[in-house]
Amino acid sequence: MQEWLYLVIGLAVLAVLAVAGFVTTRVRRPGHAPEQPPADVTGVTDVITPAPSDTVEAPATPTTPVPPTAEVEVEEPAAPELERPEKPASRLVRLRQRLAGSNALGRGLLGLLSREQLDEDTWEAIEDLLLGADIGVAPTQELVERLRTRLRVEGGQAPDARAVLREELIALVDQDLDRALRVSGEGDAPGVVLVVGVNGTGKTTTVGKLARILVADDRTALLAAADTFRAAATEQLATWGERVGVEVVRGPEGGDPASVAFDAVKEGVDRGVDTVVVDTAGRLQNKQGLMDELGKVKRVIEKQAPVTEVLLVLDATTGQNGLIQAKVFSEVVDVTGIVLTKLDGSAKGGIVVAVQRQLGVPVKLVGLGEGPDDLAPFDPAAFVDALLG
Ligand SMILES: Nc1nc2c(ncn2[C@@H]2O[C@H](COP(=O)(O)OP(=O)(O)OP(=O)(O)O)[C@@H](O)[C@H]2O)c(=O)[nH]1
Repeated sequence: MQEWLYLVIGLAVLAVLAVAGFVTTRVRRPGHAPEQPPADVTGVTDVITPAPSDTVEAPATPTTPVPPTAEVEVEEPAAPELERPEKPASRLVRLRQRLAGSNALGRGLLGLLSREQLDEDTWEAIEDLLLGADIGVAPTQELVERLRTRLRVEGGQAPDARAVLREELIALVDQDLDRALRVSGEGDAPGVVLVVGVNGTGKTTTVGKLARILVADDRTALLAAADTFRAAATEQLATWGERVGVEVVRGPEGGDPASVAFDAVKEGVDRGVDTVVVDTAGRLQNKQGLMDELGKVKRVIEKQAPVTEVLLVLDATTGQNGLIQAKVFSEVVDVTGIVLTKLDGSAKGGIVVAVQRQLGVPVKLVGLGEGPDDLAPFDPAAFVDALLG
């Protein structure tokens, strides 16, 4: 009996072990990935997924010599491409439409002069139009007188009012004035252009644009940031210069403008550049202060080379007011030419006539926008044609 009991227990244990083995096998089979080999199995893990550091490390003994690639990969940053400014000759024609504001003057005059009866009311209206365009009292009276005479005398033969007006306006703006910019010096000396004027009129911008005109004319130039009063002016000038490859000589902020001007002109002489353009501070102090500062700048420059051109920058939109301020400058320095800026924003093109009359100096350049090449040599005929549309 006891033997039977041992036999039954033994069979039961065997049966339990067999069932356990079967169940274990069934549970592992479906979808289970095969177990990874243990980590310590050498040569497997490294080959399949090399450690990131392995890719960076250079092989101890390269089979082929690696050429030095540094020069190819670390290239010098390319020098910024220099701009090619527009030649000055074509500018005024391109900018014609910018005079649209002043154009109203031309159209208004033509409208009045084309009336069948040129009575007193009409002449008065013509006078008002001219005065409103800032031509000034004396030039207005002169022009009306000339028009009256010519249109009356030639009246019987149906004169071409437009042609007469064109001729008389050109005569008023004065075609005989010498408007050439003196940008060349005598002998080996550079031309020196001193740019003066009330602050905010566009001096720094004009110096930058002038640099472009010089470059467009294949001249070498150097700029002097002698507006040490306004720190941003130096940066502004440097940006203008960089665009066309013209260097700027600068001094410490608040430093002596005369010393910057001196250094720049000396540098210009040493390097043999064609033209040095000097930007100056525009604050309008009393006449004595202005005279002292600008006088010193000019005197100091002339220890190196004569100043060949003094350009007075005038904002056309300030009209007669601006003229009064500008007059102070012309009394302090010997102004040789006027730059009339912001003529694009003004309906008062007549200011050209007033400025020349009152200051006795020709308008040599006109600013007709904020674009880099929106500064044009002034030409009376092209200007009048733009006014008459
Ligand atoms: N529309 C127009 N804007 C102009 C012209 N010329 C200059 N400007 C603008 O006038 C502003 C003043 O110009 P700046 O060159 O800084 O004047 P600035 O006389 O040097 O001023 P300060 O350094 O303070 O003496 C700028 O915003 C110029 O872009 C122009 O012909 N037309």
